[in-house]
Amino acid sequence: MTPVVGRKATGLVAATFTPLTPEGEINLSEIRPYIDYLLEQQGVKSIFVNGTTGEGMSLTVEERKLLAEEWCHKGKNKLEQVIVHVGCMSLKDSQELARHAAEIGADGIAVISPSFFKPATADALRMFLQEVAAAAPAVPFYYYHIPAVTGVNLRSRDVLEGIEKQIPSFQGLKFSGSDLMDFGQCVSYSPSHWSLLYGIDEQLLGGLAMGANGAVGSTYNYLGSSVNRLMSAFHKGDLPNARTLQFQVQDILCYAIKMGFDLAVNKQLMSEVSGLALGPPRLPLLPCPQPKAHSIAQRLQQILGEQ
Ligand SMILES: CC(=O)N[C@H](C=O)[C@@H](O)[C@H](O)[C@H](O)CO
Ligand SMILES: CC(=O)C(=O)O
Repeated sequence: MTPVVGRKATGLVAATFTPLTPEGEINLSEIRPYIDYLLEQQGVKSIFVNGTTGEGMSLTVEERKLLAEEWCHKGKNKLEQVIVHVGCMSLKDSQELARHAAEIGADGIAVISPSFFKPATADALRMFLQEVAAAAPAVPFYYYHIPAVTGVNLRSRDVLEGIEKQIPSFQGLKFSGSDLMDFGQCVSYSPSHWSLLYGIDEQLLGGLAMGANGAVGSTYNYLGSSVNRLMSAFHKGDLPNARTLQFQVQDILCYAIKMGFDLAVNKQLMSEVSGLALGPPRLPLLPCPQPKAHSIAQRLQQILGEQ
């Protein structure tokens, strides 16, 4: 089988929040303005949907299909890439979502390790990924490593070992871990057509130094334009400027963490900054009180010098 080589994902990829109505139902009507906001206000041209930030694991398979379809359709001819996260606890559900992503023309699919029953070895995880990828063999495939959330601490480098033989559509890695040695080992192992995307926004510069091709993260929804400047400073070799911009992101997140930062707060913060109506999170996450998000948004604007 000839390998599927997709367009290499580079630059910033926003991990989108899932718009919900005040009653907690998915709100597809907010997706078009959301995409326009990312493109026009943040200069972010690619998205990662139904992932951690999108509360993918809290959505039904049916809801995930409707959302993925809307993001792909509304993003068509506007966005560079729409990557759909299709990982589930059940292999069968993941395969169903992978097939669906192929039907709707997703540019890539990504899979997080199952985390209730955890794979015992990197081989077991690779076998799971292979079975999902095989359901959509023509769609570029990404493995998504996020150990702090899954509790699956297998080294990514071990998961990548020989993966292109098992998954001809393998296209890269979204690495949301802080172990830069493991990330570096993945970079040095990778053929040039893979895309290695770093996923801890507060230390992206470390990921770039190690060789990341781009970044996927929640904060690029509202900090995309400053992190775009960080990336270009890095690529120009202007480290002092890149560091200044990274420190701003850190200052914003430190303030948010002191206030109590979780996905619900993050989602409300995006509503505050963008003016989009993203609605509440879904239980078990608790809604964020509006004044809290407002205060973080004000601090953000102060730090970015917008106020
Ligand atoms: C746990 C989590 O959601 N991680 C995200 C991506 O993987 C990041 O984008 C973080 O939200 C971000 O780095 C802020 O901590
Ligand atoms: C951050 C990210 O990639 C996610 O929300 O899945």
